[in-house]
Amino acid sequence: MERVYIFDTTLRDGEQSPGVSLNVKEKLQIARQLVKLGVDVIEAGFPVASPGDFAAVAEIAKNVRGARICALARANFGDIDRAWEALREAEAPRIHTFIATSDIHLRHKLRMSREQVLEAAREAVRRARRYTDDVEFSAEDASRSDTDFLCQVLAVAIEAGATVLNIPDTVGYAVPEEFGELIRTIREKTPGIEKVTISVHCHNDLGLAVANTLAAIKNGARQAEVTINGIGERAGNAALEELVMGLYARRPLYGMITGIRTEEIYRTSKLVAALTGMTVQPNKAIVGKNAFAHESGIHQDGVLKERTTYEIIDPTVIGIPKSTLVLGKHSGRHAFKTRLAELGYSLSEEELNTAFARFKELCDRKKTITDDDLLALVEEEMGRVAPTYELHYLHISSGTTIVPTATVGLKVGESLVEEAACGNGPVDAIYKAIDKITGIKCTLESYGIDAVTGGKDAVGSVTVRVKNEKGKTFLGRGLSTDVLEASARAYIDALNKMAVDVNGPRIEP
Ligand SMILES: CC(=O)SCCNC(=O)CCNC(=O)[C@H](O)C(C)(C)COP(=O)(O)OP(=O)(O)OC[C@H]1O[C@@H](n2cnc3c(N)ncnc32)[C@H](O)[C@@H]1OP(=O)(O)O
Ligand SMILES: CC(C)C(=O)C(=O)O
Ligand SMILES: [Mg+2]
Repeated sequence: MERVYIFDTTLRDGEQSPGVSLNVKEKLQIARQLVKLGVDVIEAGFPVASPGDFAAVAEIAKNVRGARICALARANFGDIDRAWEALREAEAPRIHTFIATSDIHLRHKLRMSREQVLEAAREAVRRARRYTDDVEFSAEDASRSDTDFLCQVLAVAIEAGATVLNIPDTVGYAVPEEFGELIRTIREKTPGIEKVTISVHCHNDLGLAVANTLAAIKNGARQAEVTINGIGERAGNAALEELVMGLYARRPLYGMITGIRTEEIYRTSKLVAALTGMTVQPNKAIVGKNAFAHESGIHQDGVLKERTTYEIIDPTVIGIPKSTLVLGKHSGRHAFKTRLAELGYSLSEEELNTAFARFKELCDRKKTITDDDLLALVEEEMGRVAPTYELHYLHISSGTTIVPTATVGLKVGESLVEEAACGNGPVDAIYKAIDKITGIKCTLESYGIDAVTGGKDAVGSVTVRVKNEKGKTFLGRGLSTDVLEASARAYIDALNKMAVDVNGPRIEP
């Protein structure tokens, strides 16, 4: 199989993302991880841009082994000399020089004629070749350039000694068929092209960076310029992980391999997100939090029966331990039961049904159900005796200027019994109303509340100890996103245990 070389420009184009600035230590850390990932080329920076960028390239060139180290330079001697100064200690250095070839750029930005651009390209490549025999030339804005002129510039660069010719879609304007066609035309029309590697560098302004890169590869490109998580100027660059996994998942279609150790992808993505502060959107392909998460019951059931029903890539291949079944309001019993089993709980059919019903109720109130939520919920369910009293409703009126009042409705057997009471606080009022209903004489020994999970929508866990007249203590636990409801449930839980102790278990109808 043929090889596509992976040129990572996270540290150069990736760092051009608005708001991103990496220091030397951070760049070094990312470069080391890129080597572990197996990229072929690391574009470490643009040395003329700042002393910091120069230092980062120099440090990486000096210390990082296992990949080619590349530095960017405009098509002028100052930039190229500075790039070489930074690169000189690299084991395998590459100078990457570029100049725009589109009429828009020539007329408005460079204010140069085509002849001047041809000359600048020739001189820049020659200058770079004085330092190293690995010289990449980029025709900036190639996709909006006149194709004949583009091929002319590329031919000049080859003649001057460029070894890699990069075709950027600088402004993300191309679409796949057209970009693939451009690569084919360049191969047909550029003298000497067979001596060099064709590279592509696609931006994501239309969300087509990876699609364009794949189209280019289909048409003969053998180096792909990419960034981790697709970060980069404006809408970013082609994402390394998407391109590599596209080639991997559709290998028979492309017949290409890369040197990427895919199991390092997820770790690298995490590192880059942490150091750049550019968080990865949850639905981002390959590395997003949801990329291997299944929430809906039908999908979860399918994945549990056979992973490939809903997964085109095994997540372990990219370094994610396994796919996750996210329990939420769309989940079904299969996933619920499986997760509980993983947590060590084996529930009877009846317990499962009740726990599942409560789980669905919780899902309507809470966005994400965590394992802690599940544990708390099931523990409550399993520790439960057939209840004498069940909470039917709870109404509380409380505030800084009114007497806290609670109205509680409890199901006692088949009947609904309601009472209201005032208290020192809302919990006191609830407990007094419950006492009126049950008529049980008892004292509240202790009351504790914990957030079982983090966040504003956390489940509150209330634990109470209640002593009966004979001095026996009963523990009650209640859970809810509403702490007052959790308080009521905990108290009722303790009273139910107390009732069983006195009367024996209630026989369910
Ligand atoms: C598509 C890309 O991603 S290209 C890389 C973009 N990255 C960056 O620009 C980040 C780093 N850049 C910088 O730090 C600065 O822009 C520098 C240090 C490179 C240059 O700074 P300044 O000298 O202040 O110039 P400034 O950025 O304002 O303008 C760019 C100049 O370079 C010229 N230029 C732009 N591209 C090229 C090129 N490839 N070859 C030669 N000259 C070029 C422009 O025509 C302009 O020249 P002018 O001053 O004669 O009008
Ligand atoms: C410097 C070049 C390769 C570039 O980043 C672009 O054209 O997008
Ligand atoms: Mg770019």
